[in-house]
Amino acid sequence: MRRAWRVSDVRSAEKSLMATLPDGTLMQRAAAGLARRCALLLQEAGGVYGARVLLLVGSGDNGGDTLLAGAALARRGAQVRALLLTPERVHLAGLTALRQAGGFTVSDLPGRSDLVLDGIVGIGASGGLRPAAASIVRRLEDLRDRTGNRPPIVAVDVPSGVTVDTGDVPGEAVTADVTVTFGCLKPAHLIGPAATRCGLVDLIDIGLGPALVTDPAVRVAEAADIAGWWPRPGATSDKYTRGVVGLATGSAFYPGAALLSTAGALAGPSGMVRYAGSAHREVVRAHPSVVVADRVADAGRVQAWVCGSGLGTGDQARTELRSVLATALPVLLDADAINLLVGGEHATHLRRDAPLVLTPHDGEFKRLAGEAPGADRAGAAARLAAWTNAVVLLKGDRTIVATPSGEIWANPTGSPVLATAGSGDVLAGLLGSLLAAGMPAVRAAVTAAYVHGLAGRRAAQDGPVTAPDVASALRPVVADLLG
Ligand SMILES: NC(=O)C1=CN([C@@H]2O[C@H](COP(=O)(O)OP(=O)(O)OC[C@H]3O[C@@H](n4cnc5c(N)ncnc54)[C@H](O)[C@@H]3O)[C@@H](O)[C@H]2O)[C@@H](O)CC1
Repeated sequence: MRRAWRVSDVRSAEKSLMATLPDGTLMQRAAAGLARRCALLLQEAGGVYGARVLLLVGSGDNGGDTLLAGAALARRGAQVRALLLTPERVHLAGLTALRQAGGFTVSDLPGRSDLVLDGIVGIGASGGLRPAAASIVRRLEDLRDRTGNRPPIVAVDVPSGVTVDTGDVPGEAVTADVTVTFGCLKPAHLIGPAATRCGLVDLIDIGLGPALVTDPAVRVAEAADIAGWWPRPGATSDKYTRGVVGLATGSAFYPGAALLSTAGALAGPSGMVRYAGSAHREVVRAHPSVVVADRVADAGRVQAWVCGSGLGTGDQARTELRSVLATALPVLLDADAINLLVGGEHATHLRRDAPLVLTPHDGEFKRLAGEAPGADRAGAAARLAAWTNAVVLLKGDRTIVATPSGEIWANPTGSPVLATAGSGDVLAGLLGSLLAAGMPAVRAAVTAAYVHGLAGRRAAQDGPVTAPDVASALRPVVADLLG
């Protein structure tokens, strides 16, 4: 699992660690790691000796790290030039070290560089980039050669211009090839549009770990976590003990949603899928193992309900929603079921003891929360989770899963190909199967988003992706993960 901490927590950890160390130790460690990573990049491109390295240097310690790393590269024979954004305010020890190593300052972007280090701002940035910094970042494009290639850009700690705690990119920002960060990951490395600005993220250990005593702000599951959490049948398992998932999805108008949520559920770990709704004939024809009924009240026993995808918002849909919310079972509400919550008619049912999962896209989120997720998607998802007492899975390029207590997970496997009709129905079915198999709601949501994302990527290998392609790719993805 990867974890990221907020700036305030990083600052506290740094402070407590610095109290035990000689002045400047952390910066020396950071700069040494940064220089090592840059040297590797230069070696891949022909060598450190003689390479032209450009440092973009802001006024804080982020600029200091950059100057010290530049000094180390200059000592190895690189031609290091520093463009100081505020020459009147610069990290003096860093600048002295650079000059002593043979580096020098320049007053404008040079015509050619082999590597650029972005040390304009790090975790001390506030607001969007100031005009001088924004203008330099815009002009980084000028470094492209005739063939359109530009030198690799290494962001120091975070790409300048991103909002570190939310992953928002409010204006001009650096798009890095590699981001070398120190001590721990920060939210911008994992969430929001900032995450895609980071390129490869390389974490340098500066000894901060033991001092990070707060809960992480963002967590990201890895393949080993998913494989470890995925429920597997044992020798004594039967179809009931593996969990039965019930689907109250689809309608005469949207039979496809019923088929797609069923296909998603069948790829999950539960032992049986029950479908309840008006598309029951289509479902059993396409998926003979599914046990069908035409309404929730007649469906038989299940261990979790999925309700909403393609359900419509008429009287029948309201009855079905009321029925599933009245159970003492885990319930996932998607699409139309979320729309039916708007207006508060079902609000009293949300205060339930059994787990509740909501899977809105931005439009559904806005209708339910009263405002769009905005720039701080993780914060917005956490607020909705606290308000509804539900695990909220907010769909997006980096899908967010938030719990009522404020725990945030970001999904790393997202893919734009998942933005296709019916893809959410597949996700809902899969997530419902994980709930029915007994997984805690937050893990079920994180696992479903992860596997669904991989399935989208796998399906994309064969051309344009439709929701049935995503559903078909789920099983091979699960097989790969469980190895
Ligand atoms: N504190 C520590 O112990 C360590 C800090 N390290 C480095 O120090 C950095 C943090 O240093 P600082 O706290 O000095 O902060 P930064 O260097 O990130 O930025 C603060 C400076 O940038 C200017 N600034 C703020 N917002 C701006 C904006 N929107 N546009 C342009 N300029 C802006 C401010 O005037 C201030 O001088 C980290 O990101 C990391 O690179 C590392 O050396 C590791 C250890």
